[in-house]
Amino acid sequence: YSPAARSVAHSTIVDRADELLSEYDYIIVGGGTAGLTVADRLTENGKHSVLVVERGVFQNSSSVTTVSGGFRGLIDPTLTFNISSVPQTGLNNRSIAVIGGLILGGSSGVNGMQVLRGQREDYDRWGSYFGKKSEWSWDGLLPYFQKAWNFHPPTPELVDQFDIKYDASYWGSTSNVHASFPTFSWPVLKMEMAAFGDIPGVNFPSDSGSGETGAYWHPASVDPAVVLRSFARPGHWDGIEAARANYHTLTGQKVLKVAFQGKRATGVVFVPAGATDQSQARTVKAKKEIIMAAGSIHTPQILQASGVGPKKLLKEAGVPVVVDSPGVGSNFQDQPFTVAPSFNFTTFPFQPDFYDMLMNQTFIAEAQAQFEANRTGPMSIASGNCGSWLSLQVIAPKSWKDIAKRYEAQNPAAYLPSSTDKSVIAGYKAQQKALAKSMRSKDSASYNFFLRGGYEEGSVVYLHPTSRGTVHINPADPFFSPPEVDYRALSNPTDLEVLLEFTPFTRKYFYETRLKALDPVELSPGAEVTAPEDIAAWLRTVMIPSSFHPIGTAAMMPKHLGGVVDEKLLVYGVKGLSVIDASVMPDLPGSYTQQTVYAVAEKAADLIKARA
Ligand SMILES: Cc1cc2nc3c(=O)[nH]c(=O)nc-3n(C[C@H](O)[C@H](O)[C@H](O)COP(=O)(O)OP(=O)(O)OC[C@H]3O[C@@H](n4cnc5c(N)ncnc54)[C@H](O)[C@@H]3O)c2cc1C
Repeated sequence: YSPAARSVAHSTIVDRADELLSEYDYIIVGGGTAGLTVADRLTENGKHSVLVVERGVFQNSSSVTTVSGGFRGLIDPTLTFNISSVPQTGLNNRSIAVIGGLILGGSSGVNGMQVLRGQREDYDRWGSYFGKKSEWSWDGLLPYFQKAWNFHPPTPELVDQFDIKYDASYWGSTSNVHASFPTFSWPVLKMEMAAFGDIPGVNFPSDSGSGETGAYWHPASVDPAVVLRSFARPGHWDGIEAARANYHTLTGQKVLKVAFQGKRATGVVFVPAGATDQSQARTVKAKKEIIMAAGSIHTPQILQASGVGPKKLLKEAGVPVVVDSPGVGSNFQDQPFTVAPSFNFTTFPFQPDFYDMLMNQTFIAEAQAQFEANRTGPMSIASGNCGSWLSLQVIAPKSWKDIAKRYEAQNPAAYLPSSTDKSVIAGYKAQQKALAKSMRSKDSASYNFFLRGGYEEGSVVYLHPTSRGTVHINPADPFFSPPEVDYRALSNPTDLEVLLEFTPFTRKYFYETRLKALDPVELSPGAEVTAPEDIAAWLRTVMIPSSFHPIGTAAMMPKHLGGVVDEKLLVYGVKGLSVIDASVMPDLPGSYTQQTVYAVAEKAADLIKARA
């Protein structure tokens, strides 16, 4: 066995911009998760020429490929962009690191590799904004989840040891993007998972992909043949781009804007990634469509810098307005993290555990030797494979009704920025109605506890925040200054109401289930912190408003609801321009985002081909 035996041929990367064709059928802005998926699908029949322009470069270092622990990319600053958010008034004025992948393969090359999809209701909700006939629904997306992911079941030993349930019918077997399980897991996880079942209302669905709430095991984006990260580049580009004469990739080049003739997008203007002015700017043309896939932080920046965005902002920045599109860069959402207490088990009869992999040098050496010998063992674990995705009803049995009622009764404009356009407010009103319904549903997850398998635990994610942020060009320098990212964390008071339920619920999980036998002791904020105002004060100090799952900044919603793209993912008000990345999600799925990004991209490719 040799991982190097797998070809990562990249000979047709166009190294110099002057080797480009003067025109392509399609130009894809951003060679990330969605961009490379769509580029693969658009070039496979040989009929269309495609250029991908990616700001990062081809990167195949072990920081990208290593599975063990997940998140290796975060320790290598050359693989990511790292922008400081606007100071967050709801979080004691802290600025937050906004991080995403900046390599060929995008965030799929640096993420935590957890593979999860949302609940059925999430995808039905997206369609509901367009009415009953929308193709955007759980049923409409399921075939694309199946197309996007090649599922490999856990080993029988793992299934037996941990009571893992799975149902391969929710998955496919043809994609080059793989979802698989480690060959080993931490013994305490069996008890921690069973403990969720001690809480009234928690189910164990038949599969992580069944679109239900509950506690379950899920795969990671790991190619089991080599036990390396499986991501958009090996899945949709390695050996594919090089073999197709109609497929070009330009790396290390940053797209500044989309070029227009009237209202028609005709090309893109780009510069070398490190440029600080436009002296080296070049334009390449597209006959059919410019496809935006620069991610939820940069897609709105590029659209605004091109003249597609809120008129007032564009004028302030001196950008000529092509179309006044108030929704571009509004509706920004991510999933807050560090939102519940953490605990230490003081009786811990399990060995080994997650912390051995971090701190026990003998254990690490053995794990390394085992992995080198046959690619098995603890080093086949990415950042985690199980946890719970629970509804507000389960978390807050006494108050969920009142929380939903108060949220639904809000004036939709009350907690949005004062400059928000009326169409965006109307869109938020529609979301408010739909999200209040989700708050009342047993089948929609609000709370996620992801387990690591150690003597300390406490990783909780808030899946459906109600606050909405913004991503705007810097009016002083739209092209070369990073976008201004404002999470507006906790700006909607419902978020704090929901989060105040997370602490008592998490305490219940540790103290009122079988986990009590492990003598848990609360580490942070500490068992003595019980008054809501004290918990709120603690949240404002520790909460991170992001789990690296930004979405919503070019939302697929009707135009009168502040939408940026229609159901075909075409940008309103112009011709020949679409968006296919995470920014089109109108609101968050009750899960992490990568699985959905790939499925949406597969659907996008079909939509684009259908209008070719
Ligand atoms: C650290 C981290 C951990 C995560 N962990 C998980 C996880 O465990 N599970 C999960 O489901 N999800 C996870 N996610 C989220 C998931 O990876 C993303 O939602 C998904 O990959 C986003 O895909 P995308 O296509 O929208 O954007 P990306 O994949 O980020 O692609 C955007 C691409 O555009 C390029 N680009 C940007 N600006 C320009 C420009 N001006 N010109 C040209 N190119 C440009 C970027 O370099 C990038 O390659 C994580 C994300 C991160 C960053």
